[in-house]
Amino acid sequence: MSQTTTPGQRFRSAVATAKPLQIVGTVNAYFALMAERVGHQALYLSGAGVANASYGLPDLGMTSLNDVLIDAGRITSATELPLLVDIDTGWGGAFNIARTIKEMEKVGVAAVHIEDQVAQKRCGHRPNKAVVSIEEMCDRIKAAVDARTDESFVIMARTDAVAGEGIQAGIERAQAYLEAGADMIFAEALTELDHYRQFKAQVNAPILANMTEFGKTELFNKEDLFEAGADMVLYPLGAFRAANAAALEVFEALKNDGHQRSQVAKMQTRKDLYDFLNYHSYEDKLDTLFAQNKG
Ligand SMILES: C[C@](O)(C(=O)O)[C@H](CC(=O)O)C(=O)O
Ligand SMILES: [Mg+2]
Repeated sequence: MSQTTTPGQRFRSAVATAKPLQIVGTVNAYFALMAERVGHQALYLSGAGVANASYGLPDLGMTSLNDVLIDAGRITSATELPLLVDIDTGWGGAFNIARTIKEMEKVGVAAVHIEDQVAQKRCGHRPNKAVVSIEEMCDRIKAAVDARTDESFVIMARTDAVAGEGIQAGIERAQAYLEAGADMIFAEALTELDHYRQFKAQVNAPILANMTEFGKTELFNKEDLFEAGADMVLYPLGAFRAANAAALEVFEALKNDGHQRSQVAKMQTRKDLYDFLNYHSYEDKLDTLFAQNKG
């Protein structure tokens, strides 16, 4: 991949060429390496993932800029793939949002999504979400757009309004968010494929569909989503949820059986781990350095 392009340019060109672009959630740098090796073209750092995996907290707006920045920087250091980061509500007023954007740009993030929930946010697929006014969300977007120094950095506006206000209200919000300067739209927690069609017909920007498991949205396949108008399909926590279930089985087996032998067959082998990490090229380098020292 060309190093002369910016992360934002790589994200925008992936959105334009993949039909649709699958964006896979990677809760850590090693997950990112695996996703890259499989051939994915864009990665996601989930706000819920940071809260749950890195801090053992629920996704209720308890983490903040630096918590997410640390994980984002770890992923961008490990891979060239463009990274979309969940910045929740931006963590404050206009100055806080500006800082968020500048810091995200600095660690090599390609895109962020900022949402219209109140600061005491909830997961987008939980009941009783509350959203701020259109005007307040537009101010958030303007602050974000104004703060970016790289024009290609992507500001995606997420609307959580459909659940409480209905599909048409969500579409009108999306239109206003684009007017305020957003580049792309995250239509959260839609319940029917046809809703994506309605967004696409009335919203002139790339649309993201969130295929999070155990949520309000059916797990549509990417072809149907693309046909319905989704340009991006997000899988925020699938790998995390699967890894969690596997880890739990290991902990239980150790407790119940006193050994892990029943679990080994499904573990990633040391060989595969090293392969994803390029371990041997590092070891070879070390051997060369030592040989030089001796010689
Ligand atoms: C996409 C999301 O914002 C996230 O933080 O990953 C969550 C996902 C989830 O809780 O399943 C959301 O949809 O609110
Ligand atoms: Mg989130």
